[in-house]
Amino acid sequence: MIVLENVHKAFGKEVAIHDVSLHIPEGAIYGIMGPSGAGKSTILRMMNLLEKPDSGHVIVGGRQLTTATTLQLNAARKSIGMIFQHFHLVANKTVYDNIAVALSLADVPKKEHATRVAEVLAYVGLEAHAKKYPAMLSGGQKQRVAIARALVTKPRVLLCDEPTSALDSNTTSGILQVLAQIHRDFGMTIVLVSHEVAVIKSMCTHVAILEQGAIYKTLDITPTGITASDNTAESFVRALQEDHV
Ligand SMILES: Nc1ncnc2c1ncn2[C@@H]1O[C@H](COP(=O)(O)OP(=O)(O)OP(=O)(O)O)[C@@H](O)[C@H]1O
Repeated sequence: MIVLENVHKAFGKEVAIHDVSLHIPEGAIYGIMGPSGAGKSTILRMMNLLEKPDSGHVIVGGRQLTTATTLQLNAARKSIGMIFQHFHLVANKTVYDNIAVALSLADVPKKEHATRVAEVLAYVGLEAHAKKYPAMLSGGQKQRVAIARALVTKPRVLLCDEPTSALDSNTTSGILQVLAQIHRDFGMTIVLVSHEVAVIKSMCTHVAILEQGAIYKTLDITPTGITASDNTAESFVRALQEDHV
């Protein structure tokens, strides 16, 4: 479903991603974890080419993104939603307009917007908040709006960059429940970047652990909750394995 082939990325002299290959099966909830600066966000952002690799290939749903024209890339991106740690909502637009922008970008006719926005807002439990501005919402509500915006174009893939890192633990579990529900209802492939072992273990079917821009290890996992004892790649492996031997 999502294939990275020998992707490489440097920022100036610093190599952020070193020859990474990864295969994410259709319908997986695939975790990406590892220490700060390991390259998690960069890898995720390559999956919709927000970050273009210097070399290697990115293939999503059979579409080769790295050699795509701008038109082809825009078409491919309609099937790839993304949410972020800090939500990335537009402050001076209402909740309705924040979501409708995604429909405009995907060339969905305006006459369909009201119904489509109402549907996704109801799905995330915010139907009463369409006319509010982001500043009037809690962190969890903002992330629900961002999820609604990502869902409104009916993507096949949802990329999640630390979606709960700015939230308290109660709100985190609400957002994780929404993501799990999306996975159940739509069979979407979800890629979830997190540095929290508990989040990865409660959500993911597979995990790749990164260290210094390379894949340290990939594991298939069955989620239950434990925590890592320190912030090294090996500690994540231990934490994940301890509970599953
Ligand atoms: N736009 C950029 N310009 C320069 N360097 C960058 C840029 N984006 C990322 N990097 C560097 O690439 C490396 C990987 O960064 P990345 O954000 O992918 O790591 P991460 O694992 O997501 O880290 P964190 O958990 O702290 O968010 C880091 O050394 C970072 O400083």
